[in-house]
Amino acid sequence: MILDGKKVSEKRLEILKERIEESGLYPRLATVIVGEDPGSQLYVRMKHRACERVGIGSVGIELPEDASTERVLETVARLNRDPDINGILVQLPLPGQVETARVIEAVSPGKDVDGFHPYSLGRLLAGTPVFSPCTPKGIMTILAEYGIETAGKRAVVVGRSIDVGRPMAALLLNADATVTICHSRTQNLADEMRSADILVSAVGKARFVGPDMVGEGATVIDVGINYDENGKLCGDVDFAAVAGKAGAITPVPGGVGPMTIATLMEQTFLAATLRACDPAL
Ligand SMILES: Nc1nc(=O)c2c([nH]1)NC[C@@H]1CN(c3ccc(C(=O)N[C@@H](CCC(=O)O)C(=O)O)cc3)C=[N+]21
Repeated sequence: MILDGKKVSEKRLEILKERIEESGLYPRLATVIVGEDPGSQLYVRMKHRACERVGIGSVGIELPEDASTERVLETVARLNRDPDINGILVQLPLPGQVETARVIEAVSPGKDVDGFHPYSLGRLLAGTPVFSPCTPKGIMTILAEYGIETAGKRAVVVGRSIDVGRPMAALLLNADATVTICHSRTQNLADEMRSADILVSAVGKARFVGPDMVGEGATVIDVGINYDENGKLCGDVDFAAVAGKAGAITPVPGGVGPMTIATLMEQTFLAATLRACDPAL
């Protein structure tokens, strides 16, 4: 079975659009992009387009490639104070001279729709999340939409990043899976991966996951965004070789990516809803 993230995201965006209309709220998202990386610009454009589709206002702020940490911090501080802005997304990665951790920590936790602030991550680990990182949250949504059980299942997450691997493990743990995190220093990686009922690959290497790493009937979630030797977008998973063995699998494109954006929209609406209750946010 192919887990169609594009289809699920479209459905979720339609439902969200109605909920926003009914709420009478006009949520607003600010995006901050530093420099002119074409990939980052594409993703930010996709986010603005999704906003427009569901009735969320969006403001795009573009800073030059050589912007200092202080300049980015000032921009975030201004957006924190702006009562018309509910969500702030600082597009990652930032150029090398910008201290990413300081920027992430500067975002007001009430506007942290990306879920990258240590406050958000701490709440997630404590089992009381408000905003969670959008990619792993979107993956939980796609599992739920297809009725894939997590409770008591063996989940193996490959990758330990702040934006995907670690929060993915926390979300799966909160959903009662038995969770293993693998990374570049893991021994017997293929054995670990083959033992998974749910395998999440966030490695960043094209066709890294072959059939020797996938158990019969496993659910395979491909978070990779790679380009092959022909410049074609592809995931971490060798889809053609693995699809027959997997019980369910996400494609790239059309799998996890669209779910990331749909989740960002849902969390921006959540931020607006929470602020409607507590204007201090
Ligand atoms: N602060 C921050 N928040 C993010 O959420 C964030 C970020 N920084 N930096 C970069 C990553 C990457 N990301 C993607 C979103 C959608 C697709 C997506 O929809 N991809 C399409 C394909 C698009 C294409 O054609 O390239 C798909 O998979 O079907 C991919 C990647 C969000 N990110």
